[in-house]
Amino acid sequence: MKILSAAQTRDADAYTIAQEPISSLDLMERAATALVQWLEQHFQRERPFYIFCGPGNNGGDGLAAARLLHQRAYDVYVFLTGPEQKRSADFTQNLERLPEEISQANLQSPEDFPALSTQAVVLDALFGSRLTRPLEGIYAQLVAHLNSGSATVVAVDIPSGLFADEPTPPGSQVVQAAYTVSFEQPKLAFLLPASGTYVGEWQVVPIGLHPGFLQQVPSPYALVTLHKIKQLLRPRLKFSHKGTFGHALLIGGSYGKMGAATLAAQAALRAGLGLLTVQVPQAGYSILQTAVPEAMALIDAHEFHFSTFPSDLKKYDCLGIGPGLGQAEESRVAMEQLFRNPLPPLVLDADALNLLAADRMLLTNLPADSILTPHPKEFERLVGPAKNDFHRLQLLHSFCREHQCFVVLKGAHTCIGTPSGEFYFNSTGNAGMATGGTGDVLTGILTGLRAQGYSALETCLLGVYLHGLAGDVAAEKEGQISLIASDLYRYLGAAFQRVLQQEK
Ligand SMILES: NC(=O)C1=CN([C@@H]2O[C@H](COP(=O)(O)OP(=O)(O)OC[C@H]3O[C@@H](n4cnc5c(N)ncnc54)[C@H](O)[C@@H]3O)[C@@H](O)[C@H]2O)[C@@H](O)CC1
Ligand SMILES: [K+]
Repeated sequence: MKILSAAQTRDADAYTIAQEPISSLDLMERAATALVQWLEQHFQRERPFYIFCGPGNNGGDGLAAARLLHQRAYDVYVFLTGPEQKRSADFTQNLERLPEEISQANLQSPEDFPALSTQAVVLDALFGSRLTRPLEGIYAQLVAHLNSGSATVVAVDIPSGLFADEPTPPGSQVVQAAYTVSFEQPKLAFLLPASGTYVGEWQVVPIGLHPGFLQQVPSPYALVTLHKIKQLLRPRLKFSHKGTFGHALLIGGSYGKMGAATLAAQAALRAGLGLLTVQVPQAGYSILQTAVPEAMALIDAHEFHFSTFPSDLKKYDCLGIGPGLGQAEESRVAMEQLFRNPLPPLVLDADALNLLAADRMLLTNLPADSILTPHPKEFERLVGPAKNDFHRLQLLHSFCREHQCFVVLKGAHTCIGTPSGEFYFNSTGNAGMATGGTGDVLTGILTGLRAQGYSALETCLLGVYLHGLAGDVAAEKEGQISLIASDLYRYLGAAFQRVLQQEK
């Protein structure tokens, strides 16, 4: 699913109005109807709705929703803000359509703000995606008031005060929503850590924007959905054998961190890999053979960490390196030598990335189409600090282009950066996955998929999505709090099943 800028969203509205055709007012009605359907599914009629409307079309949505909720027997109170001369045409029409029985108040100063009980549902319809500057005056005071109460806040389209596709200046007043109901597409701000915290749980509701427009509009940003993953995943054919599904080599583990290598190994196998060889230091031999009997073992010359690599690297279909590797000087030298050899497709994680960051020569020799999987701190070691989340995306783009690599930047919505400048945000996963070892599992999944012949991009899209989906299935069964990394490979099979069983 493409993610549009605020300007493109405006164009999509205008195109739909002209081409469908539909009046702007009817399109607003469609948006408000979709919003109210969602509200009805989530809130009982005992909960009173306090609807705060700004003067633009976001406020117009709020007014239309007020009327529709009233028709559905909810208690509704409407609060208007902003000067009358700023009111949009559709706002004015919806104000005229508002039934007289609905109580309305004009908010001129903070003394007019209503008290909000815990029972109340606040509908934030102050400003939508076309905010041009931070909120000030009465708007900022009202947002502070809404944020200080204990009512449940639902933002219409986007939390008011948040910029959809550029950094919101620090210190701005922004509505802190529990839920955001967004029209047709999520906004880029929802997917980034700093702005995403205002959005709460978000839900996209379709409002029938013209598919022709959505298909042709160019956007570097996309949300990876189940539909896309279903198209990418290849079925397992009847006459296949283990050689069909590739042979991967994993290099990882050091004294005290052997578990990282075994987690990655289990995950690579569960990703459907044909054959797996794992190289561990001597101290890891029996650990590996006991924990992962399906894997073949290669033993490093060193007792405790990575120092050598096999000479026949070309026979592997993918090399995954990094989980639990350690950062010994000998390991850095071994990485340097490794990079001087012809290599199979690479997946680099954890300490392999830290070694790259410490030795820029290594980075210069990074083979094209490598997959790197840093968390934000590891990424910062590679590229330096980012001023904000949007700047981090620019850094991601430059890094991927310069090194012709794919970067899986891990987070709540993991972002995959590509050499050609696209950004793919993941839509699966949950907070239970913020626990040790889940990154090692991801490295294993990516290594296992890449060795099966998926392209670097396909590997990243599939691997990140399935890793998150396994986490979601695990959370359904075990709860988020008790989720541990090994649950992710235990539920990976169920995640594959969910994708395969999804209707095309
Ligand atoms: N036909 C349409 O265009 C549709 C619009 N929809 C709704 O309309 C919203 C966008 O509506 P608008 O374009 O009217 O935008 P907003 O409702 O976000 O209001 C923006 C207006 O406020 C002004 N403004 C921007 N920042 C301000 C600030 N900090 N302080 C004071 N004024 C400020 C701008 O000059 C602009 O006129 C969407 O988010 C969505 O909720 C939906 O009803 C779907 C259909
Ligand atoms: K809003």
